[in-house]
Amino acid sequence: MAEALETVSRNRCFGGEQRVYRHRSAETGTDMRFAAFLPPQAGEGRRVPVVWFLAGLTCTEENFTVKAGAQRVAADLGLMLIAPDTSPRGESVPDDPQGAYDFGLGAGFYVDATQEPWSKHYRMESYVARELPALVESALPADMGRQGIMGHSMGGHGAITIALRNPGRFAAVSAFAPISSPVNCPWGEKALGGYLGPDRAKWREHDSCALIEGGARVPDLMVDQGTADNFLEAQLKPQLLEAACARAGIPLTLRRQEGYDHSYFFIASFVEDHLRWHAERLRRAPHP
Ligand SMILES: N[C@@H](CCC(=O)N[C@@H](CSC=O)C(=O)NCC(=O)O)C(=O)O
Repeated sequence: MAEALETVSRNRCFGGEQRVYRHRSAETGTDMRFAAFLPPQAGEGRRVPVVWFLAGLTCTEENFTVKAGAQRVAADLGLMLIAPDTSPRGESVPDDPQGAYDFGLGAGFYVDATQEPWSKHYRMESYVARELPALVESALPADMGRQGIMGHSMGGHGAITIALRNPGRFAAVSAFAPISSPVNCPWGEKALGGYLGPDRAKWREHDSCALIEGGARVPDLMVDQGTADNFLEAQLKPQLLEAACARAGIPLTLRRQEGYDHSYFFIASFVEDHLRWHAERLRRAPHP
């Protein structure tokens, strides 16, 4: 499968390498790009733990890679970082009819669409949770027995729901300002309604709080949320996740960070804490 990957760029970085790859995706039916940071510990027969970063609305594989400043700590901790794109792209891929930023291109919401015209290409759950991991495992020195997942905003929703929907796969899960309950906010209602149709029961299969209420579990969870985030009250609602975790007995470390907004300056400020949280749990995870 490695030959399916085309290298877009390779840059030496903190003793490791920041790479960007392009490949043909069977799930989305498009070319997809993803970023991979390989720490210096990787290679020559040595596989390293992997941390996935799922980005938010309007992002590509580039935002986290160039703005979060995660590579220095990942190199220190020996973590591979994989950052996928947030939607299929290309001339054949439909977009929001009004060109809005919260649906369509850059807004795949990490679900497999069931509704026309989205269902042909918008298959981001299968892409991120199945196709891309298989490709990463075959082409890169990744230890798939030790995986963590984190994300921001729409990508925080993606990270938590994909972990909840794949029990046992991720030893560590964390998020920056996640959309805690898409069935209870305008971004989520628009996206899940568009991609999955009007049956709200289908939306709940991709809602962190509803999944937890239904019995899905992660070992524990870390969330950072800025108090000056302009999306906090209308879209993110961390209190819903807090209540769901409390009811389910899931240990949640929710840190309300005074004065921080929704930007990558916020992510860059706390990404080291998240990577250390992941590294500690991945160290304890069983080797394959
Ligand atoms: N452009 C929009 C706001 C879009 C935005 O803030 N996107 C965030 C993620 S929001 C939730 O998923 C983001 O990460 N943007 C990219 C970046 O590099 O900051 C608007 O105009 O309001």
